[in-house]
Formats: sequence, C-alpha cells, structure tokens
Amino acid sequence: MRNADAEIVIRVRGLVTRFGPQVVHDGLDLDVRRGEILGIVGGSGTGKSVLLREIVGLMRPAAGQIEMLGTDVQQATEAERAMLESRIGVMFQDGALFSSLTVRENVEVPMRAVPGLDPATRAALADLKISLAGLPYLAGDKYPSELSGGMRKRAGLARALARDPEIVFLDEPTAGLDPIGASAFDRLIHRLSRAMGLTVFLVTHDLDTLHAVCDRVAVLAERRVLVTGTMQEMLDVDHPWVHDYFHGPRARAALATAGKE
Ligand SMILES: Nc1ncnc2c1ncn2[C@@H]1O[C@H](COP(=O)(O)OP(=O)(O)OP(=O)(O)O)[C@@H](O)[C@H]1O
Repeated sequence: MRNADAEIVIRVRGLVTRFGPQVVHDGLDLDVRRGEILGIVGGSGTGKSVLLREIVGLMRPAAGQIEMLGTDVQQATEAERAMLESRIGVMFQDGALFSSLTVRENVEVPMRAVPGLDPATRAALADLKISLAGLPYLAGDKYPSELSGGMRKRAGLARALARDPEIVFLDEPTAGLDPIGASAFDRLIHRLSRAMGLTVFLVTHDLDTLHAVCDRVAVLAERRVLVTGTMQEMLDVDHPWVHDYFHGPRARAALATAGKE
C-alpha cells in the first residue's frame, strides 16, 4: 500500500522545537504512511535527528502534536509508552551498542522487557535477527569493538529489529560506510521493508540511498517540512536548496547509477 489512501502511522502537526533562542522547527507537519520507506533530508542542523528523537519520545517538543500508531506520543501513559516501544525499533547513527555486551546480548536488550521469554529462546531469537541483518552467525559472540563499522551498523539494525517492529527509525545508516558497504546496506533495508511490511523513517544525506530505497522523500528547510514527494517529484521543486540538492553533480551521479541498476 503506497498511495495517498494508505494508513498514516505517524502524524506530526504544528511541531515547534526550540533550544534557548534557537528555533529548529516552527509549525512542522509530516505524515508517514504504513509500509513506506520515507527519506528525511535537509541541510545540516535543520533538525532531522531532533525530529526523529521527538517522534520516538526521547525529546519533548515545545509545542505541537505527534501521533504514532494511533497514540499521542506526548500524552501517552506509561503503559501506552511501553506498548509503543514494543512496536518500533531505532538505529542511531553510531549504532549506540553497549561496548561491554556481545552483539547477541545487545540484541537481547530490548527483548528483556518481553515477559515470559526464557533466556534460551531470547538468544535464539537474537541469532535470528543477527542473521536477518546480514551478519555471519559467529558475529553474535563478538564485542562491538571487534566489528568493522559496517558490521556495527548491521548489529544496530539487528537490535532495532529485536521486537519485530512495525516502524524502524534509521539515523544516517550508511554514513561512514564505503560505497559497496553502503549499497549492500541499502539493499538490506529495502528487502527487509518489503518482506516484513516495515515502515522505515530514514534520515540520510546519501543520494544513492534515496534513489535506491525511498518511496518518498521529505525535505526539511525553513524550519518545517518544505515538501514531500517521490524522487522524481523532487526534480521539479522550485526552491533553491531543493533544486541544488537534487540537481547537483552528486545528484546527477546518483541518478545515473540508479538508472543503470
Ligand atoms: N540537546 C540539544 N541541545 C541544544 N541544541 C541542540 C540539541 N540537539 C540538537 N540541537 C541543535 O538543533 C539543531 C538541529 O540538530 P539535528 O542534530 O537535529 O540536525 P540534523 O538536521 O540532524 O543535522 P546533521 O545533518 O548535521 O546531522 C542543531 O543546530 C543542533 O545544534
């Protein structure tokens, strides 16, 4: 379901974010549809990561409403919050893995909140997520410091998938990866989203990723979501930043690469 009638799983209205005198968002609106991969782009400091953190409930905006999976994130009771947390997964930019835990133990962390899951089942489920994220079986026993950057990203993804989420939030998943590693990660996200019906909220600067996996793109500029649409629709947007971003030399190279695949 990837059309305008699709169910809205995240609805943001009139969002205002301030840090002291700095206004990051001012009246930001955004809809995310079930099953889509939505790319969030914008210049540095436009508040992409902050928006992600506000939606998942890690930060409180100054004003506005955020509804996720039918629940008002800011008004949620503790029980509603716990229910929401069980239905989403988050992968932070640096992976945010616990260095003193093995990969398997890291993936098990979100599962600890599931009542009645015995340790052996938890470990087996963690191994399944590790393999879904494209890591070799033995990676489960390794510590984050023993992994390459790309493997750490996959471990972060495995942990985000730990509780079979309906929505995953990925903050710059391909940042710091070499181009081959990045495109392998793009394919993985696309495959997982389609196979599991996952909704993906994807913060990225990576034009190749946008072309390869995103159904729609939302551009943050002027303290709000300036425009949303397909990559094709972005090409016709008459705004200086949007034009430069989607028509610049890197954009042309990414478009040419996407056309060859
Ligand atoms: N906890 C905080 N306290 C004060 N200011 C903050 C805080 N978090 C973010 N900011 C500011 O909010 C603005 C938006 O930050 P954010 O990290 O969301 O940007 P971004 O669009 O993700 O940027 P980039 O593309 O560079 O990662 C920045 O100016 C940042 O300095």
